Amino acid sequence: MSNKIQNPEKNFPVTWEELHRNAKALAWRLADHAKWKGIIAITRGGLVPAAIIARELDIRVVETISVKSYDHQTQGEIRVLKAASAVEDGGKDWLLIDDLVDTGKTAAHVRKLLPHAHFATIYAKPAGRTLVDTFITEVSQDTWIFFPWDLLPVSYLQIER
Ligand SMILES: O=P(O)(O)OC[C@H]1O[C@H](OP(=O)(O)OP(=O)(O)O)[C@H](O)[C@@H]1O
Ligand SMILES: O=c1[nH]c(=O)c2nc[nH]c2[nH]1
Ligand SMILES: [Mg+2]
Repeated sequence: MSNKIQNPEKNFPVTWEELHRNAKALAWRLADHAKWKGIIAITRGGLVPAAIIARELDIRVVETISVKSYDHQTQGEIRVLKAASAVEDGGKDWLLIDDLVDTGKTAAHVRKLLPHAHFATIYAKPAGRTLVDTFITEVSQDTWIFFPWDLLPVSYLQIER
């Protein structure tokens, strides 16, 4: 991914440590539920958060739904490349995990497919916030979040905070 910042005015680079702490905090917020049937990770961004949450909540059943919407920082048409075919009852008692909700376009699409799943993200921007049931950190709409899996370690130093 290019490090050139385009439209968003603010850069929000996230380190692995921050991501790990926030994913654990999200897991603890979700721990009250009696019994989740499993986790559905929205790939690819939801994969690492889902792995951390699965460990923390001792959930061993992990499904995926593959959704693509962005090419670098430009949003295009939503495409579901793989459905969560093993999930029944519209996702009832399943945890749906993504890294973030931005415009809410991805979340709205996935919610139509899995209306009863509990949708949780680590980060939320205002335009999509109402589409998620649980999130940890809100950032403003004009912020671009840089995740550690998209950065070389040295890139943390190059992106102005
Ligand atoms: O709220 P929205 O404006 O729809 O944006 C949020 C979605 O965009 C990113 O995924 P992306 O399509 O970039 O694919 P990726 O998960 O493979 O990086 C992110 O992981 C969310 O799934
Ligand atoms: O890495 C990312 N950071 C973001 O802020 C964002 N918004 C949508 N998709 C995104 N991907
Ligand atoms: Mg994604």
